[in-house]
Amino acid sequence: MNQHFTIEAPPMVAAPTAHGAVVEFEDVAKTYGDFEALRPTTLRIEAGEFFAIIGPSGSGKSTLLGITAGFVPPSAGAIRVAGADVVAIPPYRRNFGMVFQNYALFPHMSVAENIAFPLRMRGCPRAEIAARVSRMLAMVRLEALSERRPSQLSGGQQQRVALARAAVYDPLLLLMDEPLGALDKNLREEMQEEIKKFQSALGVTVIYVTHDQHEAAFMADRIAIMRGGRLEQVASPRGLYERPATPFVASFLGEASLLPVAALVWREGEEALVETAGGLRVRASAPPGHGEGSVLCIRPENIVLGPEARGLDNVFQGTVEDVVYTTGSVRYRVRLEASDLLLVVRIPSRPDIMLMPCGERVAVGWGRRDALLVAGETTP
Ligand SMILES: Nc1ncnc2c1ncn2[C@@H]1O[C@H](COP(=O)(O)OP(=O)(O)OP(=O)(O)O)[C@@H](O)[C@H]1O
Repeated sequence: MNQHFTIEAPPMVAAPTAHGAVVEFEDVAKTYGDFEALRPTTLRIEAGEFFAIIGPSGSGKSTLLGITAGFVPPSAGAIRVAGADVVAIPPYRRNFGMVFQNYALFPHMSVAENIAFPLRMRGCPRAEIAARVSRMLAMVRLEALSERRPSQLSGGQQQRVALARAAVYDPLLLLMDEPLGALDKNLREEMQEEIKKFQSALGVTVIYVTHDQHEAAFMADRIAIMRGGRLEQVASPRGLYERPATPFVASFLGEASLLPVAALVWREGEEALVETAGGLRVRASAPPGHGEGSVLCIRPENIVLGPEARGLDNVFQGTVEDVVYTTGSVRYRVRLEASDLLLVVRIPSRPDIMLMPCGERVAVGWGRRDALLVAGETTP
């Protein structure tokens, strides 16, 4: 069955100077025997867009990227980059920049020679090579290290060379597969900012595969969440977080309490009263078509504990079941007395707040706009 998706417009329209390509996938699929690694997929990525692909292991992220790069021949469908069908074009002639986790720099060449390599292969005149290489060295802040060999660089510096080499010939499209996967957390965060700045300075279209949902949310204009060879949802980071299309999306991006809905008591426009599996009556926000068979999704930071909960649309009594301090916030699990349902609650931590101990009885509340009905089952 073909899968078509309504794609919302990217929140930040690419700068008018963007020279990145529009990338269009039309019913692109990949099968290995009977196994569908990528189900028929239709998707449009805008010029200059930073587009991230996330999803569990084996969901088809690398397959989609490999098909775009030309390493994996699709079983069906068309891919157009800047309007031209690229399926029959071999990878080295597609002219896409590529950055992967293992930097694959040439060990016997200097930084400058590594960056110059794609230009030499294209027969670019010497003066132009020199000009482009020094521009790239400046962009990735490696001017002082241009004569070093890759083995004399840190992981982050090597990755910056890989980035410069991938972009030096002004490709229309940059493909990145876990480019920061080998770096430690602090360096990864620094590089995320650098790659983002680099991409917006060049205006190039980027397709970026990562395991890291925070990385995707930080960097991307839009994110595709893949699951079982399909695009489960494509939206802006905020759209995915605040309007997840399925319980899978809700739990994959961030944390959520997901309460199965047993009955729709009433609805009026986008407002509803529902009864959950444990018999809890909850005022909720209900997009059209959502009711019984849906799941109630509540984000942990939208739940209020203690006296401040009173007066909200939904107020219940619960018992603290566990408390964990994480950097900047306290995460509680609270069991609701009326229904036996468990909620995850996150409260910003301040030096003066008292942590509630396990076993403490507490009021729990949230507004109706903070309880969203999401279509589908809770099973991941
Ligand atoms: N050459 C192949 N032959 C058979 N099956 C394959 C082949 N290549 C990939 N697959 C299968 O296709 C599915 C998708 O693989 P893919 O590498 O795209 O997943 P992924 O989302 O990138 O996973 P990861 O996050 O682990 O890299 C997997 O189940 C994988 O086992």
